[in-house]
Amino acid sequence: MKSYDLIVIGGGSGGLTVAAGAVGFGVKVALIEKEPEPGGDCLHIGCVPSKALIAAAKELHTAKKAAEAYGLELKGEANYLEAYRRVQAAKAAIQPHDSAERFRSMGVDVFQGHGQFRDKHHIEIKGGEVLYGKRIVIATGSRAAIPPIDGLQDVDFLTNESVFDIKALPESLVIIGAGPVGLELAQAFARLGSKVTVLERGSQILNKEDAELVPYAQAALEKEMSFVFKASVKKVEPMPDGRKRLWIERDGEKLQLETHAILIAAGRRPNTDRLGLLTIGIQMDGDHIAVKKTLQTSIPHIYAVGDVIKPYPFTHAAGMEGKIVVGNAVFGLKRKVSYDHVPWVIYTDPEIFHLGITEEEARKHVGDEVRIYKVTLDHVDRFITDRNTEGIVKVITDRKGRILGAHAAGNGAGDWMQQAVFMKRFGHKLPAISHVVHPYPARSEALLKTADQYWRDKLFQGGIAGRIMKAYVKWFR
Ligand SMILES: Cc1cc2nc3c(=O)[nH]c(=O)nc-3n(C[C@H](O)[C@H](O)[C@H](O)COP(=O)(O)OP(=O)(O)OC[C@H]3O[C@@H](n4cnc5c(N)ncnc54)[C@H](O)[C@@H]3O)c2cc1C
Ligand SMILES: NC(=O)c1ccc[n+]([C@@H]2O[C@H](COP(=O)([O-])OP(=O)(O)OC[C@H]3O[C@@H](n4cnc5c(N)ncnc54)[C@H](O)[C@@H]3O)[C@@H](O)[C@H]2O)c1
Repeated sequence: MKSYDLIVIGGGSGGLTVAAGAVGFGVKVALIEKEPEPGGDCLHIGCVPSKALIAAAKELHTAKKAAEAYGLELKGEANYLEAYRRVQAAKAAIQPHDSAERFRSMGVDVFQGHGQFRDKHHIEIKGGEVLYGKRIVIATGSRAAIPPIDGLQDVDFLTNESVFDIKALPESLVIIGAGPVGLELAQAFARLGSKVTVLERGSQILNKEDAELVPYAQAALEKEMSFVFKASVKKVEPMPDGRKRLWIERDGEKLQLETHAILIAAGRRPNTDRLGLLTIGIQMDGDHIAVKKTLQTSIPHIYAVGDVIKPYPFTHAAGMEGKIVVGNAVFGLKRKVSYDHVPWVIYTDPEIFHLGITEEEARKHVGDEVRIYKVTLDHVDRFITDRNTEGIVKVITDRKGRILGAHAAGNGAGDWMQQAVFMKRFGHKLPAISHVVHPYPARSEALLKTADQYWRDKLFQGGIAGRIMKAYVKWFR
């Protein structure tokens, strides 16, 4: 039987970070991946294909808007196959970085097959060998949660696993779920030419975002698709012409929708059910694996990272957790995970950037000490010249200017708001950004303007600093 210092189950964002980090320090590592190639959801059926499809759709949308504005005529229908090819090309270009071949060349033993615990130190690869691991990392990710809707299993429906493989644009598309997966793909398909309807059981989109941002996103998205909120999908049925009929209830009202395709984007379910976790008696947190801050499970030599644990189901969070596990499992450190400085971005147009706590959360936890600085993008020159002024930046600080949260809705917000992450991570207060020269007219000036507001409040709103300053100027002149 082969024996390893570290076995990683799952070769996605979290597992690959652990394997690459650990082998680099001379540890004997085995990586078990059930799919033919590592890369995980992000590369094959998540971030990469969705961002490529969004980019294709954005080009088309921009071309149509430009044609309208400049009096040009655009003829014909967009060829969906081009978008499909673009998605496949993006995946193929990134795949070598995550390939089994590359990891083997680093010194990792890569096994293809479904890994499952036989006991606390032994992993059986289905239909193959059993490996011994002194330490083990579970990084098996998640899959689409399928809501229990009557008749759903009798129609073809799409999930993120199948949607990037379709080669023809659905004429109409119903998406169940208005979370990041649902909204990003809704906008992409709408821009490519589908008639999109989003069904959401809650009463709004983006329920984790700061309430002040939501109307900006909602207004923009409503121009491109329809929404049904408080929707409870009761039944789905195939129609003779290949379409599907959905029966929906909304506040006691009954609706019917007919559609060419249905995409389920109703949340994720961690891949923890076929791992033999009951056999080894690991502690669970619902369907997720319970971990301590050191990312150790209730069995100290077994760690878990990524979507199998609860708080942050994002690629960059899985990567951060993976690095912590390398330190703890390879060097015996006790580094603790913290999500205080982990941002996320939803790649709709406008993009939604999220860091730290929202205003609602800040008022609850910090009370009267909270200060809010916000700028709408119609006050930022670059957005004016771009004719793209819909959006807002909002920074939440304590009384001393320490950043508690930073949020934005706006074109490209995921990039130009990143400076807020640096500031928060290294304890810089909001006014510090005023000491950094921003090129004119960069979009990043949006954040700079919130700091200008901080200074205006401090110096000109009658505070002690303002009074001292005015007294000094009076004396000096
Ligand atoms: C449509 C979509 C778009 C997304 N876009 C973004 C985005 O833009 N930015 C972002 O940060 N996040 C995004 N995410 C989320 C991101 O994909 C996940 O958070 C991330 O992939 C989680 O990493 P992971 O390592 O936990 O799991 P994964 O990357 O999914 O890796 C898990 C791996 O384990 C393998 N596996 C499972 N069970 C076993 C087993 N028993 N034995 C062996 N192998 C096994 C799987 O095949 C898979 O390769 C998106 C998700 C979706 C669905
Ligand atoms: N840009 C990004 O970083 C990005 C993009 C996509 C996904 N992701 C990650 O993937 C995770 C999962 O995203 P998601 O959008 O699938 O899940 P989600 O849990 O964030 O949203 C699911 C939505 O579906 C709704 N819903 C659930 N069941 C329903 C039903 N039966 N009928 C109608 N509505 C229903 C929920 O109320 C919720 O609004 C996210 O939390 C995120 O971490 C990230």
